[in-house]
Amino acid sequence: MAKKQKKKQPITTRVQPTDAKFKHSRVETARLIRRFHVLNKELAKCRAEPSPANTTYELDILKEMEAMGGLDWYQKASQLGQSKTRGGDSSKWLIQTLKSHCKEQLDTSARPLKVLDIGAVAPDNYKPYSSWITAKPIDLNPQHPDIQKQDFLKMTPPSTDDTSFDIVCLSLVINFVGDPKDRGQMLIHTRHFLTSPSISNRLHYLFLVVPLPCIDNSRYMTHEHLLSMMTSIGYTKCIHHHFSNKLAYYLFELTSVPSTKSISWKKKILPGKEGGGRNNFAVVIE
Ligand SMILES: C[S@@+](CC[C@H](N)C(=O)[O-])C[C@H]1O[C@@H](n2cnc3c(N)ncnc32)[C@H](O)[C@@H]1O
Repeated sequence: MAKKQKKKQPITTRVQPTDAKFKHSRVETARLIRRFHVLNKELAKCRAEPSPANTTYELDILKEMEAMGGLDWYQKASQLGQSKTRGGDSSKWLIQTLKSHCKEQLDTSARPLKVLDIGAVAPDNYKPYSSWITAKPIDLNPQHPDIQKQDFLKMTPPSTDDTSFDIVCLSLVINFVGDPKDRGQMLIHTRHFLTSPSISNRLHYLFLVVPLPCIDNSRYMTHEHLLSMMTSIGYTKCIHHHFSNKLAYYLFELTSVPSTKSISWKKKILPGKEGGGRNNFAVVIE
């Protein structure tokens, strides 16, 4: 059941009508993006536990999202966040890491590398590297005709090695997904889009980016916890990771594809993370 405290004041009363239009101010955009994330999580909670109260709450949430401009607004705001003047998109870190940490593997792998860019708000993140990378951008709500409309959670995995990918990118996507179980499913599902780890002339990488507070200020997640969870589903090797001021970047390698039937990662407060002032970012596998 969603928190009662949030129901005391209807969410819609906290929105100013002027917020409906897209704003280019960095502070305002960041504030609205954070608010959109909160609403998205609340929406997932309501949908996970249907009840008359949650149905009413869900309508309030949807109204507020609509007043902000909906997913379409959110996408445009994310695109703005990716613009070069604001630091660019996370693909740059991936490219640098491939060049610095995977030179040997790159030398022996089939070209071009196939990249599945999940939750792509721009179609051309990998265009500068088109001589050695081909990317397939997908998104729930594409902002460009070259981005395929697709819910990754419902996406059918490739049936042949030729159509499988070398790298799956989840950059700032799992934190957007409201339900911790869906986040876990998303990570597990990525494995089916890579070739078998035994194929030596292909890469088997997952590029994961989340906001830094998801790792360093959550009750339910730490760097070590993430590594253990990833290891349990077959991503046993963290090739490289990096924490910038705002983001946590990870490049994982899939080394086996264990069955997840008996794997269980519940939402439970981690030792030393009991205090207040932390966020509730969690990934659940069960
Ligand atoms: C913050 S944007 C990420 C933008 C970009 N990847 C980046 O690194 O800046 C999150 C995107 O994930 C997309 N998304 C969330 N769940 C998804 C799903 N199940 N399948 C495909 N895209 C999804 C949303 O539509 C949204 O455009």
